[in-house]
Amino acid sequence: MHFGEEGGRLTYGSYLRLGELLDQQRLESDPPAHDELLFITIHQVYELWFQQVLHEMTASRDAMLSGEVWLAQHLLRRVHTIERTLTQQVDILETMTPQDFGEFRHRLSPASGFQSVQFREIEFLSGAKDPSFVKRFRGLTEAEKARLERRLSEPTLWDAFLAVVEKAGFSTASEDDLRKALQTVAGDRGQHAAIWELAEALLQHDELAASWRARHVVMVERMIGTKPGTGGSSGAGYLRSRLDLRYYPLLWDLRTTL
Ligand code: HEM
Ligand SMILES: N[C@@H](CC(=O)c1ccccc1NC=O)C(=O)O
Repeated sequence: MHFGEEGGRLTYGSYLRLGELLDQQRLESDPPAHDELLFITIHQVYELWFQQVLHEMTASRDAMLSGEVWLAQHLLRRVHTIERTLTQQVDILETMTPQDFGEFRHRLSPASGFQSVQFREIEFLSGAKDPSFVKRFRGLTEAEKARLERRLSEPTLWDAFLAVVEKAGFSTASEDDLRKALQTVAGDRGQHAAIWELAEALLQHDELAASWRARHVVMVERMIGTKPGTGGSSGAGYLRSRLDLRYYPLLWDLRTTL
């Protein structure tokens, strides 16, 4: 008997369901275009990481709502490391040339990353709730619609952060009160270390999300120039309009006064 093969017990392949997983990369191109496997693989890897990011963000939000501030920022730091990888791995896709992308791009319409439900869930849970996306989505399944509606209805990371600030004795009743609270926290990190660290972890998440958007649009310009997108947008022009999105404007404004 060899190591790890005692009959019927868990194996690496059965535990990770590799039989199913590695059979889910189905090409649209026929004859098969060499680079389409890379295109599918990177998107499926993104969606697995998006699932992980949602798992950590949801737990971080819940930790804040239950006053577990250390755990909340600990989980956000894990999100930061995943987000850095998400930006870094665009390099892998850029080993594909526009000519080779063009071998199968025409088979993709109207599919687009614009339809990434988990990407929108991350935006909503971060604090950028935008019900218009749910209406604008074509081809949403009922389950996907339910996921987005749930994210629109549940507390965001920002809502949970405000609960932490309030629990520490600050008023968050108005934007002005909140700005004052953030000034006090920033002005005395000794006294308010935990809240400062949490605010910094939220800002870092915001910055890394902005970094991904910037990396994505430059890659898009390299791949399709100014062509319109398969999702029906103007393409890079639309993506550039999303670069200014910020989840936590008050945390960015605070920098102006420090
Ligand atoms: C050849 C590579 C890629 C090209 C040319 C490309 C192009 C585009 C374009 C033109 C859009 C705007 C919507 C549309 O009209 O389609 C878009 C949106 C988007 N793409 Fe990509 N993309 C590429 C790779 C990726 C990858 C690998 C991901 C990873 C998940 C991704 C995620 C997204 C997301 C989330 C959006 C929506 C962004 C927003 O609405 O703010 N894209 N992409
Ligand atoms: N929107 C891209 C096509 C594309 O990249 C794509 C197509 C299907 C599924 C995901 C995609 N990724 C991002 O949009 C384009 O216009 O070339």
